[in-house]
Formats: sequence, structure tokens, C-alpha cells
Amino acid sequence: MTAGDPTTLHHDAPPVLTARGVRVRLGGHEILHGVDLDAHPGEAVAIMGGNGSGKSTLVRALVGALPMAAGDVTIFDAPRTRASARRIGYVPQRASAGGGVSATAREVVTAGLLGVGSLRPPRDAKARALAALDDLGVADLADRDVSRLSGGQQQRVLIARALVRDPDLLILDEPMAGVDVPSQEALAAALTARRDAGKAIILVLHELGALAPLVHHAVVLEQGCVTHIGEPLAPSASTPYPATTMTTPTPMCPSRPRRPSPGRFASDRPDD
Ligand SMILES: Nc1ncnc2c1ncn2[C@@H]1O[C@H](COP(=O)(O)OP(=O)(O)OP(=O)(O)O)[C@@H](O)[C@H]1O
Repeated sequence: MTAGDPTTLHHDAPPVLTARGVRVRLGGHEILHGVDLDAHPGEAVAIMGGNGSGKSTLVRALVGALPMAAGDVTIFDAPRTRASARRIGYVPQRASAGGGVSATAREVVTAGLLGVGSLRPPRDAKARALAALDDLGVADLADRDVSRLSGGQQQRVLIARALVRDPDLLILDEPMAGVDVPSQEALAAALTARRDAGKAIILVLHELGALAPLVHHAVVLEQGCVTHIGEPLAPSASTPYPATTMTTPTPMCPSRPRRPSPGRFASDRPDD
């Protein structure tokens, strides 16, 4: 497996994002037990792990969509603020592009430019939105109502909305879900161009697939603990994710707490 080209890394520059000791509680249970993560300019980091291991919870905590019970997240060496949060482009898992309102794909992508320095979209918003859609191979859908697009098409429109503002950090939760192979290749090319331009990218992935050449290193979660940081390793049927390959200092969950099954939860609201 080829890891991302290390020559694109800018480790001498301050990290775009640093997370230390991130703990999150949901529904009365601790879901993340103290997770560390760094993303540097020009670096692509994959967060991997089995279903329910805490990947989406982690990225939601990183972007401030979930409160942390403990830990620190800094963006460009400073605590996250509204202004610094604007430097992040985030696409959650299984989001729907329309948000219940009627809008064309181009309007959805243009909305990604709002709030960047001005309440109005910039003059070249239309051209930038079309270019972002083109990057994802969906320029032909620009004037279509997003609510009538397929799941994979909506996913690509949402990624275009995140890309259009050229964020310093892109966080994509399962970007390949429901996306066909030719479109995965278009997405991989678009992300590689961003990475090579010095942007940091954090991806939640079940498998590397077309993104394998992009990714520098993987952080593997198991039951809310980091069990591997380093070269992405291919999961096998017997060991779905490597659990004993920690290549950085200390395991973050030495005595890994086993949560009782949370069962069904009534709401998506954290218990803060
Ligand atoms: N609102 C909630 N209340 C209680 N528990 C929750 C809530 N949201 C998620 N969880 C639990 O947190 C754990 C981690 O969920 P999370 O969605 O982060 O996993 P994941 O690694 O992204 O999984 P997948 O690969 O299936 O998307 C799971 O056990 C899940 O049941």
C-alpha cells in the first residue's frame, strides 16, 4: 500500500489542528476515552476503525458539533473560535444536500462562500461554485434541484460546497459512501490537488480504496481508543483493524474500558 507522498508535508509549519485527550460522553456513556490527533499542512490523515468505534463522534467533536467532556482542540495553535472554525470545511456522514429547502446544486455550493469575509457571496461566486462542482465531476448537475439528486450525487455537491471556500482543513466523514468508482477517482484527484497545495485533510474511512495514495497515515479507533497511529494497514477478515501496532508514544487507553451496550438512544443530543 502506498502512503501519501511525504514530500508534500509541512511538518515545520504549525499543525493546522491538534487534539489532545478528547473525551466525549453521549447517552450516559463515555464514547471517546482520550483521543489525540494532529493534522499538519499538506497532510492527509485517515481515521479508521469498525462500526461504532467513535470515528464520527471524534470528527464532530473536532469541529465543535459535539461538546467534549475533556480535552483540547486547537486550530493553528489557538483555541477553536468561530473565525478559525471558518477555516474548516466539514462534510458530515450521510448528510442531505437540500436541508429540506428547494435549491439548485450551484446555490448549495455558493452557500459555502457565505460568511467568508462578507455576508454576501463574492462576485465570482457563480464561477467558483461551477469550478468546485466541475472538480467533483458534477458540473452538469449545477441547475438541478438537489433534493432530486441521488445520494451519491448529493454527497459530491456537499463536498464541492466544502471545497469552494478553499479551507485550510477539510474534514470529510465517509466521503466515498455511495459514490461510484469514476466519481471516487475524481474526488481523489480533487483532494490530492488540495493536499499538494498545503491543505490538511482528515478523512473518516472504512477502507482506503481510491484514496490510498492520498493518505499519509491512519489513526485507528477501537471502542473510543486509539489503537494504531502510523502507516495505513490493510484490514483482514480475522483482524478487521490492527489493534497492536501503536507506533507513537503511549497507548491512550491502557486499560480499555468496555462500555455496556448503549442500546437504542432516543435522541441525538449529547448529555452535556
Ligand atoms: N447520540 C448518541 N447517544 C448515545 N450513544 C451514541 C450517540 N451517538 C453515537 N453513539 C454511540 O457512540 C458510539 C460511536 O458512534 P460513532 O457514530 O462515532 O461510530 P463510528 O465509528 O462513526 O461508526 P460507523 O462506522 O458505523 O459510522 C456507538 O457505540 C454509538 O452507538
